[in-house]
Amino acid sequence: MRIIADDKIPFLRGRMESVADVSYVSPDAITREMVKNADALIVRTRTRCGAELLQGSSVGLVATATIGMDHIDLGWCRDNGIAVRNAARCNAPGVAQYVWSVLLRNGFDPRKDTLGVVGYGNIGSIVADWGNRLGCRVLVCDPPRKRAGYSDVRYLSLSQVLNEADAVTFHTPLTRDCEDATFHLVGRRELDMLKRGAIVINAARGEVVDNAAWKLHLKEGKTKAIIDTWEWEPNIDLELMRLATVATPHIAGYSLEGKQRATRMAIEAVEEYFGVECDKSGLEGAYSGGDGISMERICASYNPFVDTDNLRRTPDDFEGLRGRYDYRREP
Ligand SMILES: O=C(O)[C@H](O)[C@H](O)COP(=O)(O)O
Repeated sequence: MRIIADDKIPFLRGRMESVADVSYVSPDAITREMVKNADALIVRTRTRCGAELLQGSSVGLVATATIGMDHIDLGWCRDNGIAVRNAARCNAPGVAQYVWSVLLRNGFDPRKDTLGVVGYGNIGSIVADWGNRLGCRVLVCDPPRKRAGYSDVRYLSLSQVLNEADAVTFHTPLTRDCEDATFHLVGRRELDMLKRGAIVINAARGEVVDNAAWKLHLKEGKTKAIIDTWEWEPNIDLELMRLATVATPHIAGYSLEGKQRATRMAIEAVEEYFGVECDKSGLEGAYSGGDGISMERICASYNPFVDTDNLRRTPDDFEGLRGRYDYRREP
């Protein structure tokens, strides 16, 4: 078996070599020629997987060591018999740590203020759960779940959440051309619905918030922006970066445990698809928890201003900052 793996996926080397010939390759060097005779690809968000890369190849499995799958043309893969697996939930606690850490360090008081969570999937539900544990009033918006009849929480409309919340955090996947498409879900009209002084967090995908509209809105000084995911990464809008209160290089989910879970899930996808067994020893298992979460523990575990300073100092090194990131521990 031949596997091509992104060389920036940590904790992966040496674990599949007993069953496969594995090549670790920089994402920009993963080409059509290279994958032609491969059986599986293990990628991150930096490899676009669709016809351009995979047409005519022998790849049967694409495993992405990420939650997001917008870099994968799911329809094309399905139509061409290529199985796709992601690492659902892997870094959800890391993102919750990021969100709550930036909120608490920016004057948000969970005992008095209201948090809006848009997208109640793997990540949004954990962010909301930590909010409940901290005594916060949490408003949730997730139109697909509402339509599907879920009654686990009260689902509100986006405008209700934008109007009422003191902070709004987005945890939707990036989707286009479909019902509930999230591309530019938030533009000028939606930003104008926010309360004065509200905090807006985008740690989902850059394109969920229209960055040009966000920049114009921020210039009026009425709200605060916390931006981890950007349109046009890695070539981010430098003016928007300066206007943001917290600006980080798409590292919200970069916890040590989250990266280990992602690697474990990618290996499990290979094991299941090819009926083999690999070495998963020492890799973090599924997240089960929130017990003992407190404001003190969250604040002590992560300071987003360090990452903000680093990005402001070297914005052109967006990918380098991610590649060399010192993974933090979850609280
Ligand atoms: O989709 C995800 O899992 C996250 O956006 C993740 O943090 C991206 O990770 P990367 O592609 O840099 O490994």
